[in-house]
Amino acid sequence: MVVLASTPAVDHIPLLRSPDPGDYFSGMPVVDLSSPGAPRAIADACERFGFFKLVNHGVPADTMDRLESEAVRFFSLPQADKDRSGPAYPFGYGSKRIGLNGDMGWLEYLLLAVDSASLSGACAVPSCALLAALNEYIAAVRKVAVRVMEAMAEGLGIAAVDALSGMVTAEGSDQVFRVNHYPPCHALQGLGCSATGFGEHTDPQLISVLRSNGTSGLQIALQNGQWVSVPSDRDAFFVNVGDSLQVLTNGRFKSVKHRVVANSLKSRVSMIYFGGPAMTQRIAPLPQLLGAGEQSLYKDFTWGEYKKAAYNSRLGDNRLAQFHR
Ligand SMILES: C=C1C[C@]23C[C@@]1(O)CC[C@H]2[C@@]12CC[C@H](O)[C@@](C)(C(=O)O1)[C@H]2[C@@H]3C(=O)O
Ligand SMILES: O=C(O)CCC(=O)C(=O)O
Ligand SMILES: [Fe+2]
Repeated sequence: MVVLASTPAVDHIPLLRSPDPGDYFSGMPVVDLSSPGAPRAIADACERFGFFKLVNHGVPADTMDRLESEAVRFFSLPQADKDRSGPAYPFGYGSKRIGLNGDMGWLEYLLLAVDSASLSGACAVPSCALLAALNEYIAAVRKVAVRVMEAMAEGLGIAAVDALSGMVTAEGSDQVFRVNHYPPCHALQGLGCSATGFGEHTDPQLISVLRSNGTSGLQIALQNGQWVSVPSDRDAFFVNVGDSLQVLTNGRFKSVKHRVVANSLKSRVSMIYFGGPAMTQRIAPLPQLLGAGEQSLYKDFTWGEYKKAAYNSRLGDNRLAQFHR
């Protein structure tokens, strides 16, 4: 309370205990996408954690670095220039407010829609260089998401390689891209607490593929509820299972709860591809995954119905609970 009263800059931003070095995720699964064992390793990680680090993914460092530096250039613009690319909803620049239901975080961001493999014309991106970097990166990261989903299907023993990936490559698939910038939160330096960058939540889609600069901050909740920090690696991707994939696998894959803690000294820049299906896609366990007599754990719904419910909820709500049978 005293901290909040004396630091107006972080007013309205929830505070978290600062991570200590012992909280690092020592058992993080690391999957080599180029290895023949990738499908099994991916399925295993998704069952245990709903999360893994992906290396040897084939996306050139240049493609990632170019978007990072264009993003840094954009976020360094005067506030009035950035605001001209807003508001964030439906798509554009936003700051501190996350969603439409009162969530706040110590960040600014660009929230963008993806059509097929590039940015939708509905997104007003202020510079040609940023637009080109976004499109090059999105095309590449989307291919990675498709390869990972193909490997997931194989790891689950599903014969049709595109049983999952086909949902994000289908006409009308609902793909979102966001670039987050968490400025250093100097006001809390040395106080033992940190500003919430992005509050705890699960992602509603099928899959999220994240890349960040070298600043840590991302934490995931293990199945026993313990929060662990994910060491940053600018050369790797971090993949998480979303709510819809949990349902398609009837709970075998876990939609991982995660959050971001702002650093008091360094900026974090992250870029995340969210692969969602078409609005009319039915989200229900794949029949190939239901054992004899096994029932769906969930009521039937479409992605459009789930997305509407998700966007009416607060970040930390258990969105899937209302769809449990
Ligand atoms: C508070 C919210 C922000 C969010 C929409 C929501 O109502 C609940 C889900 C949130 C989330 C998390 C993953 C992605 O970052 C995101 C774009 C999404 O699809 O669902 C965000 C939404 C958002 O920032 O608008
Ligand atoms: O910025 C990050 O590192 C993660 C953000 C996140 O979880 C999200 O945007 O859904
Ligand atoms: Fe997320």
